[in-house]
Amino acid sequence: RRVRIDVVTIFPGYLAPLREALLGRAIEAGLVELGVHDLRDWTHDVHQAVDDSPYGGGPGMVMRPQVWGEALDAVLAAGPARLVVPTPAGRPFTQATAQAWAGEERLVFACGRYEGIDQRVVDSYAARMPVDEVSIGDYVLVGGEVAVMVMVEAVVRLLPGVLGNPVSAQEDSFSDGLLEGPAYTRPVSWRGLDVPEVLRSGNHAAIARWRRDRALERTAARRPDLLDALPEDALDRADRAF
Ligand SMILES: N#Cc1c(-c2ccc3ccn(Cc4ccc(CN5CCCC5)cc4)c3c2)n[nH]c1N
Repeated sequence: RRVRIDVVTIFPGYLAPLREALLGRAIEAGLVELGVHDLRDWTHDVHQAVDDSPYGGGPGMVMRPQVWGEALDAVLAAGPARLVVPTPAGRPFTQATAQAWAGEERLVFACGRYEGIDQRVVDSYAARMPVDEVSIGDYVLVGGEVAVMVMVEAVVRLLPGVLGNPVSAQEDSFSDGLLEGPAYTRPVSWRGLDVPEVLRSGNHAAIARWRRDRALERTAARRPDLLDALPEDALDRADRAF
């Protein structure tokens, strides 16, 4: 299956890293088509203005609807898509969101800057296609480009053929509801620190038990919210020690 991803931004160069490494190979393999478009290509004034002062006052500038309308009409002319608009005020982007979008044929990302995009852009497209206003986390960025990089990576890694070891896409730390535990490789001793004995014991039941214990311990310490969200039957008696 192939996915067509289009990104509209005033900083197209910001998205260049998407063509590196894993994603670059997915594009070369034809699993992903990526189009990055400069919003200013759809301005008509000599200053290429994309922003203006906010109605009702307030800090900063807001991105004008007309330019976005012409840009998105042009990009969306290629066929139906899901429109994704990163914003600090968006619904949380999660692994479940990435899984859902990995099944889409086309994703179009609108990268805002300044204080965001005139709301009528989202409202006008929401009338005729799925539009998701999403946030990648509870911290404030300067624009949507970094968020798009995060979301594109999270989605593309789920596409069949992109990852060398597809099993890990299912075994993401968020798939059994716990954070993954510590990982080790050679040498067995490094700067006076040794690999836990059990991992070299060959006792696969003990190894599985140890790994689950470490995952529970870490989740309880760092993400107690994930523990609370576990379904009732997810923790057995041995688990409850944490
Ligand atoms: N995803 C995601 C995001 C973003 C994000 C995404 C897209 C854009 C477009 C512009 N900005 C900058 C900005 C910054 C602050 C505000 C809030 N206002 C400031 C004064 C009154 C409220 C509005 C916009 C963006 C930020 N930030 N954090 C995330 N998780």
